[in-house]
Amino acid sequence: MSPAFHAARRALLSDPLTNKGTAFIEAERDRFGLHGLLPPHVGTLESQIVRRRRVLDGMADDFHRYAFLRELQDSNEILFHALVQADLPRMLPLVYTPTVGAGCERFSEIWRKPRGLFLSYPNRGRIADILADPALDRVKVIVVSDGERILGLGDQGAGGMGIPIGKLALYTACAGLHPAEVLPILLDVGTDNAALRDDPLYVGWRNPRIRGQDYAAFVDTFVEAVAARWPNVLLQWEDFAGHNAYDLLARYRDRLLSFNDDIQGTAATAVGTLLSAIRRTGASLTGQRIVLFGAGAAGSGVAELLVQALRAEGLDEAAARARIWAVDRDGLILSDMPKLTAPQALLARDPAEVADWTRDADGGLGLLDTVQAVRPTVLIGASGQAGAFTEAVVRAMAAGCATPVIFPLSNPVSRAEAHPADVLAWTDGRAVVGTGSPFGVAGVTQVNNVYIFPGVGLGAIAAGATRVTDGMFMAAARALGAMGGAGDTLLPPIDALREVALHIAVVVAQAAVADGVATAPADALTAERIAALMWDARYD
Ligand SMILES: O=C([O-])CC(=O)C(=O)O
Ligand SMILES: [Mg+2]
Repeated sequence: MSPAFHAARRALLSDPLTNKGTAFIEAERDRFGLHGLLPPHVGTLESQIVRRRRVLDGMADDFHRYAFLRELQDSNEILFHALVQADLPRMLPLVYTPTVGAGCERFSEIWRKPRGLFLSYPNRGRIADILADPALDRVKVIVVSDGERILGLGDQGAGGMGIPIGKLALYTACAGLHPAEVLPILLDVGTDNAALRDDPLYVGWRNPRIRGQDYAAFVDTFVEAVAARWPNVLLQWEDFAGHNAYDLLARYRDRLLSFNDDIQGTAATAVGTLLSAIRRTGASLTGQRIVLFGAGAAGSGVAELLVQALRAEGLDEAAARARIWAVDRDGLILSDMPKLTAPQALLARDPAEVADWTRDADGGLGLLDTVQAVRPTVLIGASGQAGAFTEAVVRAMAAGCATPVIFPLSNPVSRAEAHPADVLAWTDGRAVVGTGSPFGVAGVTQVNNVYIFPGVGLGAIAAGATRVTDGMFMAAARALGAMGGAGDTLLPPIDALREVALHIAVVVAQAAVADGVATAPADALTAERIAALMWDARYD
């Protein structure tokens, strides 16, 4: 064997996209010279899954399972995806929410091998060079974060990379994107989390966050480099803090194929699930009184899609907005409050409306006051405030309506506005409950944007869409709501996520055609043709 041949056989085993471990068959071992490097047993993908499951079963906690699975992904990507795809209900909570939260908080502890790209502020002059890597020629979907609002966990700096990695694992598991077609990116502009900066193990750039003009210029450089390298790529913004989330979406959504998952994906999921709930109870959407707790990216996104859905039912804009009361840090959002963000200003209520409401001790109108005065039928939490749906709030709501719809959507489990079992207990089982994270409580629906983003991404790509329109998200929300769930749940089960993504991809692609942003021929947008694009984790 020549030195080059030796190097090539080792490269085959160390590249996670070509490594098959013990599943290299004899003929491959002969051809690639793998004898001696592998143990003599020839396994199969199935037997490898059994072996890995046994290790997972023996581990002490989910964080270690997460770390084990990340190492597997970096050593044998086909096996990783086959393992995930074969048992989504068990694997999703390990590679994604809620365990990915700990994966981000402890990212520096478990960083081992390169995956995706860290674009740090000091490297801002090298972005185009970094993207030029030929290994990235096939990229179709990028998920990017700057780590500032990781789930409800706040600023995780470079550790936020766990989120793009996790989201893209689901693009493969649910939407069938090949692992070489997805690229996680972390824009490392520093962190304002002082504990991280002081941690000697922290792997990110130890600097306070770059803000203002410098931040905007950095992101501009990034987006221009992406658009030049992959003109048709789908760029998904994830877990940016509220103000940046809105500004970046507004700035780039008309320049390339791009959406913000926390604003638009969460909105479509919440609205779709609400439509499913309403269909079940026979109520009308226009008859709902909706209190939204948390008016950041996710909360305002939900509000705006609700307004669209209400308008589609015949309400004018003012009447649609009148169905929604938004409560944030400073209480019910009123139009005379100082420093409202643009999305909050759209949700502000007239102070005259609350003149005779009962106020709490400090004179503000908190969530409980608002619930008592409004008597909502729907309560949605997107605040990151653990336990904000207190017993008093939930009981006040249940006193005012027969079937309260209560969605504590904040992630991970530690940031949920309420535990779903408590909500059921405080409402004598009358509530229809949906949570962002999985809790394993019977009858509770997991209302997570994993029901939407893989299908939206697949549909946009299949359609050759040039933009992601509001119509595509509304179509996704309606399709999700129409699917319904089994038993008491409002959405299809997690093990149906691949079918969900395909179904949503078809309606999203059709909406792209209807909105004039598709470039693919319409006959390429059937379920059969789109299903044929989906990759299955198997060895060649
Ligand atoms: O990641 C999740 O589970 C849902 C989401 O986008 C978020 O909470 O930011
Ligand atoms: Mg998110």
